[in-house]
Amino acid sequence: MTAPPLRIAGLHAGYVPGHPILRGVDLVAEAGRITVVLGPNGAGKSTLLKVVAGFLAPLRGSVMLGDDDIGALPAHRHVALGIGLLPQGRSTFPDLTVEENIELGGWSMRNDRRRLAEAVEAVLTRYPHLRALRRRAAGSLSGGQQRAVEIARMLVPDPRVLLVDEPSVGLSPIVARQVYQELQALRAEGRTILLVDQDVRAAIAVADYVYVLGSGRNDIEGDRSAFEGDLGAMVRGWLGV
Ligand SMILES: Nc1ncnc2c1ncn2[C@@H]1O[C@H](COP(=O)(O)OP(=O)(O)OP(=O)(O)O)[C@@H](O)[C@H]1O
Repeated sequence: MTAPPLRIAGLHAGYVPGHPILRGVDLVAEAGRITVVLGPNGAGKSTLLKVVAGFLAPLRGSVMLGDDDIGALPAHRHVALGIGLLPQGRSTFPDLTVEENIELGGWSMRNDRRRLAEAVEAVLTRYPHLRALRRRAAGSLSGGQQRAVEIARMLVPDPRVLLVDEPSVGLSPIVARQVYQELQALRAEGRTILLVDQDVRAAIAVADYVYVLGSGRNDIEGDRSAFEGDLGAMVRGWLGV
């Protein structure tokens, strides 16, 4: 799998006219790499992912996936271009079964039932423990199992670019470790991973490159080795973690 680089330049975005949350973000995320975005609460990390996922249009600046300017495209076109989002917080539908939840990830293939069934089957083959749970209501599963369902749902259209928003919140340390291991496995397949995280230590441990946002702008950046030393301690100090 080769994904074209995601390049963000001079990005401004926000929710209320005259009050931009992102005020000039520059970032590059490449295939086969985990690019991490850190920053204090409210810095605009989730807002950045919403723009790349197509849920929020940029006010200024560009979002390029290879040669495609995706900034102005609606969310379903982002899915078609191979962009998947793992949103922050619990997002399973508790009354639907595991299989029905996973199928929702193939919404873009809903008119081709055979292709959708094959894509769901491929995901269940990847995660055999979910196959065993396929008829269970998602709401009856543990937090870690539900996170696995959410990851499986994201993978149904086989996205090349994964936008991952605080994947370990609310999980036990053991399950959180499994989630980061899965992100590393997805990286090894050549996917582009843009990871927003509050767990600074865990995110730096899997990062290839780290950006820190402050007040909607780039602050500092560097590769993992830079953040494993003094810089990492400094950032943890700023963020109070
Ligand atoms: N739908 C919305 N409408 C209006 N303001 C919003 C909306 N979503 C987020 N905001 C505001 O935008 C700012 C940035 O929020 P965002 O969620 O992007 O920050 P974050 O860096 O991801 O922080 P956190 O780690 O707390 O999730 C915050 O001040 C937040 O209140």
